[in-house]
Amino acid sequence: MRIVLASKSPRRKELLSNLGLKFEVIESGIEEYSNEKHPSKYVMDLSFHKAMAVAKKLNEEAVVIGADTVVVVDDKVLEKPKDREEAYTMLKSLQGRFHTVYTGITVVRAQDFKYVRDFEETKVWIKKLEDEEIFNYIDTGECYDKAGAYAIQGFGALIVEKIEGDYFNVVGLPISKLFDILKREFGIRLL
Ligand SMILES: Cc1cn([C@H]2C[C@H](O)[C@@H](COP(=O)(O)OP(=O)(O)OP(=O)(O)O)O2)c(=O)[nH]c1=O
Repeated sequence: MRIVLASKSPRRKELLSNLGLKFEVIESGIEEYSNEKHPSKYVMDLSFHKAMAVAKKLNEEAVVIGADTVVVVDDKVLEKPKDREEAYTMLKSLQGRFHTVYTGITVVRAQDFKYVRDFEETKVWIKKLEDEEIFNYIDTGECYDKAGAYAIQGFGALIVEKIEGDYFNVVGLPISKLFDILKREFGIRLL
């Protein structure tokens, strides 16, 4: 079965590649917008739109995977920071406490549009940071295309003290959940 990742995120691509999986990447190109308010529904909805937009372009046997990640602190949803100032505000609000990372995932079968959507949440504790450390972290440049303005897989490893839940979910793709969905709902076995 052809497997398609509906994502421009190099991290999602790398996570799937690490599994030795044969797949291709087709970007959805959709505008990321949802009416859903609760973070778990919001990320599932966006992952659904990404996967479905790509599935509609295909008319052969294929399963399409879409995902969306946000960071939530005090009921505030943080996406990618626009600029240095916004990155600072986000990191300042995240330091010295837990926040939650939500990733929504949708798998769609292109032939009949059967789909399954789900989400995973991981709690992340970022240590207390001096303002100078926050600015120096921003200067690494890695925060701009990341929800919540940090990358746990990069220099962000220096500021994350502990996590509860799936690490890969924080990087943008809950691999273990994907394994279960492909096996249970689509008869595709990664092991
Ligand atoms: C919190 C965190 C997020 N991220 C990334 C994962 C996602 O790529 C990004 C959130 O943006 P998304 O909108 O979920 O994804 P994307 O725009 O990069 O790709 P696409 O919509 O085409 O699939 O933040 C990390 O890489 N590391 C982290 O520690």
